[in-house]
Amino acid sequence: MTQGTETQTSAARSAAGVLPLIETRGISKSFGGIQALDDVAVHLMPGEVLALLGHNGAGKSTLIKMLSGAYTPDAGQVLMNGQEVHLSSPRAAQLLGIETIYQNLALADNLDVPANIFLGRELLKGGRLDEDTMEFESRKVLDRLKVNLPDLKKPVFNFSGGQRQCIAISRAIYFKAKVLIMDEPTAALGPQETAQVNELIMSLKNEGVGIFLISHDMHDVFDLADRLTVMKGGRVVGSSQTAEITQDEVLEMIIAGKVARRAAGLS
Ligand SMILES: Nc1ncnc2c1ncn2[C@@H]1O[C@H](COP(=O)(O)OP(=O)(O)OP(=O)(O)O)[C@@H](O)[C@H]1O
Repeated sequence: MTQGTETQTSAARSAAGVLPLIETRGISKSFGGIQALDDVAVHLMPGEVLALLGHNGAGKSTLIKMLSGAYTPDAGQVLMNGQEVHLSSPRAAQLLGIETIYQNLALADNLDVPANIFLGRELLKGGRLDEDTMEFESRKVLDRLKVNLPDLKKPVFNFSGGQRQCIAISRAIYFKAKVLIMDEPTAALGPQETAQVNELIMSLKNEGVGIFLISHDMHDVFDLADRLTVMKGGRVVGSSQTAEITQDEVLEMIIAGKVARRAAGLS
C-alpha cells in the first residue's frame, strides 16, 4: 500500500465515522544529512496491534520516539481521534495517553510491585498515596489484566523477565494508556514468558488499547498483529493486514522494499 493509498483510506475511515486513535500525516525528520523519516503516514485504530517492521536504520525507532514525545518532527502532523496533538515531550505524550514500554524496561529493582506501578506518580491528587492504597490499586489493575503475581510486596528483582514486563505494562494501563508503544517487548524472554506477555497484549486489545509493536520475531508479529507496516530508508514501503500476507512476502518487502509477487491489498 502506498502513502497515497494510506491517505485515501484515512478519508474513507473518517467518512465512516471511525477515527484512528492516533495517526501521522507526512511526518519527516532528519538528523544532519540523514533523512530518518520521509513523509510517513501511519495510523492505529482502537484495539488494533500494528507491527512496524524494517531492517536496521529503516526509521522505526525514530518514528516511535516521535510518538513518545522524545523527538519532534521537522514536518507533518500527529492526530489523536482526529485532533492535531503536539507531542513536545515524553510527559506531554503520557498526558495524552501514549506510553512506551522499552526492551530494557525501567523498573526499580529494589522496590516492590506497588511502588513500581506508582513510581514517579505517588503524589497524585495533591497528596502522597499511602502504601495500602497503592497495594489495593495495584492488585486491582493486575487482576483486571489477569496478571498473576504471588506476592506484591517483594522487590521486583525476584520476578521473572515476563512478570516484570507485565508489571511495566500494567503500570502504563493503570495510568490510562490508550496507545502503547512496545519496542521488542519479548526479545529477552523465554517461550513461557513470551506467551505470558503475549496473552497480556491480547487482553489489552480487548480493552480497546492500540498497540505499536516493533518486533523482529515473525511468529510474534503474525500471532499478535492485526496489521503490519514495513519501512525502508525512512519511508513506508508497504502495509497489509497480517491475514492477507505470508511471512515470505513480508520478508521480501523488508529486504527489497516492495513485494515481487503481488499480495492482496498491496501495491
Ligand atoms: N539521534 C540520531 N542522530 C543521528 N542519526 C540518527 C539518530 N537517530 C536515528 N538516526 C539515523 O536515522 C536512521 C533511522 O534510524 P532508526 O534508529 O530510526 O532505524 P530503526 O529502523 O529503528 O533501526 P534499528 O532496528 O536498528 O533500531 C538511521 O540512519 C540512523 O542512523
